[in-house]
Amino acid sequence: MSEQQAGGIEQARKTAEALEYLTGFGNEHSSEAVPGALPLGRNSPQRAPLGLYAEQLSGSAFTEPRSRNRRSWLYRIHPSAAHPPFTRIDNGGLRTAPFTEVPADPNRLRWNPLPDPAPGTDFLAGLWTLGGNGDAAQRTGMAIHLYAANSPMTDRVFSDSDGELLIVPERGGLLLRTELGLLAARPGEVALIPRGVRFRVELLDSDARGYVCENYGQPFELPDLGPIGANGLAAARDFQAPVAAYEDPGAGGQPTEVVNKFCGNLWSATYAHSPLDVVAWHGSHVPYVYDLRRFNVLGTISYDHPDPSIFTVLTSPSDTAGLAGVDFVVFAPRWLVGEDTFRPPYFHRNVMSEYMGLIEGAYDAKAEGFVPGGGSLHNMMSAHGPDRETFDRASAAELKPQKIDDGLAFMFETRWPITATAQAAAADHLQRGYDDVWQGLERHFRP
Ligand SMILES: O=C(O)Cc1cc(O)ccc1O
Ligand SMILES: [Fe+2]
Repeated sequence: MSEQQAGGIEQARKTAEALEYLTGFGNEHSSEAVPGALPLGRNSPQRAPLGLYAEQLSGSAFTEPRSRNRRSWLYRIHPSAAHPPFTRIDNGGLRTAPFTEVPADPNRLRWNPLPDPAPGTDFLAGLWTLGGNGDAAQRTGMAIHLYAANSPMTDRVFSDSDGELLIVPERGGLLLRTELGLLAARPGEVALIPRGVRFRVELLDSDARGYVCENYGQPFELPDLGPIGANGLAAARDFQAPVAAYEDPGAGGQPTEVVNKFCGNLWSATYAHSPLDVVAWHGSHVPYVYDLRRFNVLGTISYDHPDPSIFTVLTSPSDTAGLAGVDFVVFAPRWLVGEDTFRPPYFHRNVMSEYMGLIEGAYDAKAEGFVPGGGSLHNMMSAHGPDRETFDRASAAELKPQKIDDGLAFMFETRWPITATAQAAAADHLQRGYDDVWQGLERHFRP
């Protein structure tokens, strides 16, 4: 690592440690980096305070129900509209739905972590699409990306018109400089960048690796709690939004490349100034971070293994009640106390499709082979569950209370089958022979 890079990491860490946040999920937040920058009593005064430009950023149609309506008002030094034409650039490892490069595969698939990136790879260049479903232009479905980076984004920002980005760091922390302010996300935390919000990623460690769910559909929301009651799972107050922070290198500006993902392709335009120049904002279309260790894990205190929907952190509803476009589910440390119960995940065939990743440690359905940074895909109706070793062990285990605290796994579960990209289907890091983990499950039938 060069001295310059080490200095950058040091600086980013200091910035991350000093960050302040606003708290709450789905709130109508407001923040100003300079006192008086936020207009009071109206959104669009004839002249916005301090000579700023007012701009509305919509995350929902103007007319969507109030409970789903999202928009933020940004008060910025330059209007976003002041830019030259966007032109196509190479998509790198990014792919977008509809995924048609290879046929959807009913087989169970599992990948090792991405290979290390070439020196100088930033977050955007390090994105690599595994697969997904739906159609970005129809705003349905989702994509699964992995990233591996070893350099900060400099002089460029990214925004995704196709969907919101749920970033799940597995290795190395990220400093996310967004239009609405700064967020830090380290392994064990997740960050969400709403559709269209511009951001730059800096690194808090020498390299960074993780997962991204690109959600083309309805923005993620907290799941209803039903009979669970008023509390439990992820608490709204544990979601943290940034406070306003702006870049202003002064007159002359700092030319910044804006890379926009639009209907599957990357487009670039160089702005004469930093687009992270929002001095004040208010609204509900906001980025946030959430610490998965705050998740209030519920489970059985009698018998049987509850369905993993009880571990839902965020859900993106579809047009059918109860049928998520995508759920984000976390398998966090918890006690297992079920009596006369096979405690690990059961054998099952699910109409939903499951992509799982591992942030740290191990997962209780797999003895080995499912490693941090890797991932498994159990598509619609594919038969899966505990591997042989786990089955044998859990069937014989003494059922005393047991704390599972050696891992943090997650799942993107979606109502539509997941089709891999050609690069994922042919990747060297695709594990050939994954089926073998279910070989040797012996016949125990004794009529
Ligand atoms: O397949 C998996 O490991 C995910 C999963 C976990 C669980 O506890 C029950 C069902 C399920 O699909
Ligand atoms: Fe499953």
